Amino acid sequence: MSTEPVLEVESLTLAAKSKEILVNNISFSLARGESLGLVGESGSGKSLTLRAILGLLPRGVEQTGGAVRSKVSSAMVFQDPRGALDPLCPVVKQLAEVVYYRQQVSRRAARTIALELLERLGLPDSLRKKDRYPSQLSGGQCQRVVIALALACKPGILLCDEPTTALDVTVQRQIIDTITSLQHELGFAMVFVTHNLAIAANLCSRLYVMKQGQIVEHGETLSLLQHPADPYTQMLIDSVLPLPELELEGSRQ
Ligand SMILES: Nc1ncnc2c1ncn2[C@@H]1O[C@H](COP(=O)(O)OP(=O)(O)OP(=O)(O)O)[C@@H](O)[C@H]1O
Repeated sequence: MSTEPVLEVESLTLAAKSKEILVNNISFSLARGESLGLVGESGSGKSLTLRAILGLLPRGVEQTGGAVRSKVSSAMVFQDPRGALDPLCPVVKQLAEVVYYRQQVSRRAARTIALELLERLGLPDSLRKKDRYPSQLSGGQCQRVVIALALACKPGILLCDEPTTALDVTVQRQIIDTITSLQHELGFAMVFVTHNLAIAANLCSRLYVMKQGQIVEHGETLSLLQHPADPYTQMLIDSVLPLPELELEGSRQ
């Protein structure tokens, strides 16, 4: 893997219009093809950091310091897949529109590429028909469409904002596996925001732990989880519920 950074976030500071600091002086860089995890409690500034990278801060928030430098384009997979889709537009048409505008191909080619993308993401034939709307898809299927929308932009960096939080655990696993194999195939780098340390450990080679808008600790994933230096990281690890029966089984051996 090349170590040349595709993204550099340097001393990024974001504030509300009320001047309250929401993200405070954070820095990290991302290498080509690398996966970096942002973890931390609710409200710690993870989503705002992703939005700053995308260049799409919400109303009422502004960048008051630092810089985001990137050599490649970014696309985002949002937490709520249904909310990210237009309920009144057929799924294939939504995707073909993005392909048409972002890849600058003909309408016919855009539709063909859209259908190929949906097939690659494992959407069944029956749901790739032109009269299928988001309401006819399950949550996991909607999230596959949202990932297809992001990939249609041919991003160098995929920004994932808790993309599996709204899904049940078996579907979570399938989506994570899909993202992993697409990353191997297409080579994009990834910033992955999650509350779920198990998902972060599976996907990300480095973790940044955020608390109240600041990075309290960062490091290589396994060593950070095995030897956390900051009590807040330890608290996050301790708050993961163990499976009691499996623990018991383990202690009997
Ligand atoms: N548009 C906004 N205007 C003012 N404050 C905001 C706005 N959006 C977010 N915030 C505040 O910024 C802080 C960080 O929010 P952010 O959404 O980045 O947290 P998060 O770590 O992603 O949380 P979660 O895991 O719950 O999604 C929070 O205190 C939030 O209330």
